[in-house]
Amino acid sequence: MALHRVNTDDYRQQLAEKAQRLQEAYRPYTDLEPEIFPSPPSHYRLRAEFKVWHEQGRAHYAMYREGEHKKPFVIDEFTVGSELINQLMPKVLEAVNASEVLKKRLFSAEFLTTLSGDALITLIYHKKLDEQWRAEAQALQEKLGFPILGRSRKQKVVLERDYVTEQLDIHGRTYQYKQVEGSFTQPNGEICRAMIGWAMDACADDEGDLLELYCGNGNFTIPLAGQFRKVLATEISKVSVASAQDNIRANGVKNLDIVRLSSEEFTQAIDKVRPFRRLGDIDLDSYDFSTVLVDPPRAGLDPDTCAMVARFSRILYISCNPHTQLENLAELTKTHRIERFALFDQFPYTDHTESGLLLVRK
Ligand SMILES: C[S@@+](CC[C@H](N)C(=O)[O-])C[C@H]1O[C@@H](n2cnc3c(N)ncnc32)[C@H](O)[C@@H]1O
Repeated sequence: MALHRVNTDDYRQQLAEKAQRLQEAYRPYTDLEPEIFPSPPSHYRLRAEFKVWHEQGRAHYAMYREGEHKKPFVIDEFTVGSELINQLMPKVLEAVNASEVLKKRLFSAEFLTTLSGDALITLIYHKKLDEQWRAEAQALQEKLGFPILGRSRKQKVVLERDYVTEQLDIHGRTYQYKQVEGSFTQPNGEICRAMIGWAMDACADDEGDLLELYCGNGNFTIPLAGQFRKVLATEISKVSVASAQDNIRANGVKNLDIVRLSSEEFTQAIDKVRPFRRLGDIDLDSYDFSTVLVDPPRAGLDPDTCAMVARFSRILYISCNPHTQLENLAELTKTHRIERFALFDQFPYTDHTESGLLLVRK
C-alpha cells in the first residue's frame, strides 16, 4: 500500500491484527501477550523521501506503489509524515518551480524533521551543483528558516549544517540528539520515545554494566547510561559513532564509551581472537557486564554474535524484523526465558513490526 494517504479510522483494528499475528508467531517461545505501544494514527513519520517527477515544465512530488517501480504517481499530501514535513512540502515545491536552477535535473527531495521542531531538506540532482545553485538554495534556506543540503554524484553541498537536533522527553528528563542526514534514526518519533522508556523500565533494577551493540547515535545508550555503573556501546557506522560522541558531550554523560566496531568485531575482541586498535585504552576486562542491549538491522544477529550475547544474564533485544528475531530466539531460548514482550507500532498500516524482548537467564 502507498502510504501518502491513510484511513485513520482503521488504525486500532490494524494494530489489533498486527498484535495477534505477532503473538501467534512468538507462541513457540512465550505465552506472554505483547505490551502494545500504539503510534499516533497520522503524522508520525519524521522523515520522508520523494521522487521528483517533471511534467509539462513543473516539478511534482511522486512515490512508487509497491511492485511498480517504473511508474511513480504524483502526490500532494503525505499524511503519515510529520506536520512539519507537510508544512514544508508545498513551500519547497513552489520555490523549486519558481527557479530553473533549483528545478533542473532535480530527481529527489528528502525531509528530515524532529519532534522538537527542527528540519533539514535535502535536494538531490543529476547535475553538478555550482555557485548559482548555491546562491538560490541559500535564498530558499533563508526563506524557509531551515537548512538545505544539496547532493549530486560525488558532491555534497552543506550550506549551513547536515544534521537536525532532536529533543526527547523521557521519564521526566530531556535528552538531546544530533541526527545526521543519511545516518540511521528511528523514523517514528513517538514510538522512539516509547521504546527508550520501555528499555529504561526493563533495566530499572539492574546492577552492573551495560553493553550495547548497534548503538547508532546513542539513541538508547544515553538515557540508559543513567541506570548503569558503566556502559560500553559499539556501532559500525563512522558517522553514527561521531554523532554519538557529540551526543555524549551534549547530555553530559560521563560513564559511557562508544567504539566503532561491528558486532562481529566486538565478538572477536571480547573473545580475545584478535586485538583492535580502535578500542584504544578501553580494558574489556574492567567491565562487569550484566545486560546486553541489541537493536540490529533487519538481518538480525549473526551466529557468533548471537552465541556471545547468550553469555549475558539479561538480553534486551529490539528488532525491526520478527523473522530474524525468531531465528535468534531458537538459540537464545535454550539458555534464557522471555520476561517481557512488546510491540512498538513503528510502521502503522504496514506489515512491518518492531518488537522488544527482555530475556533473562534461566
Ligand atoms: C536498527 S539501527 C539501530 C540504531 C540505534 N539503536 C537507534 O535506536 O537509533 C541498527 C544500527 O546497526 C548498525 N549496524 C549495521 N550492521 C552492523 C554490524 N554488523 N555491527 C554493528 N553495527 C551495525 C547500523 O549502522 C545502525 O546504526
